[in-house]
Amino acid sequence: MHLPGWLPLEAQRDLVERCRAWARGPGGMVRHRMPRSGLMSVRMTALGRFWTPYRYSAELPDGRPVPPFPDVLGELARNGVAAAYGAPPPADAPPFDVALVNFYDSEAKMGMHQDREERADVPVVSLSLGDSCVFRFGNTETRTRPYTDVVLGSGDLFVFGGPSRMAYHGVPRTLPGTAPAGLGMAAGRLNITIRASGLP
Ligand SMILES: O=C(O)CCC(=O)C(=O)O
Ligand SMILES: [Fe+2]
Repeated sequence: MHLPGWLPLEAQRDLVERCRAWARGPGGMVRHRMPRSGLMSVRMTALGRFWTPYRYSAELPDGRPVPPFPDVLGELARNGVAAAYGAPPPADAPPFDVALVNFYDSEAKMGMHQDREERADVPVVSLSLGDSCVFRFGNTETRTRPYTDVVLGSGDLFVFGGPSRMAYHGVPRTLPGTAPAGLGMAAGRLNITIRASGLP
């Protein structure tokens, strides 16, 4: 489900500020090394649990604890699922407890992948800020066609759950210079994905 402009500009601005604070945290903004494809072009920081290809851990690589998952993101995610699917996840579903904050400069992209490190069948909630991007949403079987390219702009909500939860997806490119005026982001794209890890 794609809800363009779901977040008002004021809320977008607030999230950009929060992302800056999270990026300055102990985990930093990291370019992960992928087993086959080398260094990722996207920089990311994690909240709740640290993500490296391809697992979650409770500690940062240096042994320090991962910054906590902020309540504000859990609330946004439940509201996002409600907006997309008509109701928030059931009360007994595993809670949202992990967020990955991705930063794309004008060259960055993300290859086709599944979000499959979670142990819970809860939708993934994605929020975009800053420059728009081409988001490629595919099928659950292969990283190739059929897929649909959608432009995700600042403030857009994208939720994938149910039969789409394991769909391959990626970001072939960003569209530099498309961020709204007054957002407080000079360049680049931020994406926050909020997930329920289902881990103890
Ligand atoms: O940047 C996006 O829109 C997608 C990010 C993503 O797929 C991920 O973090 O797993
Ligand atoms: Fe993903």
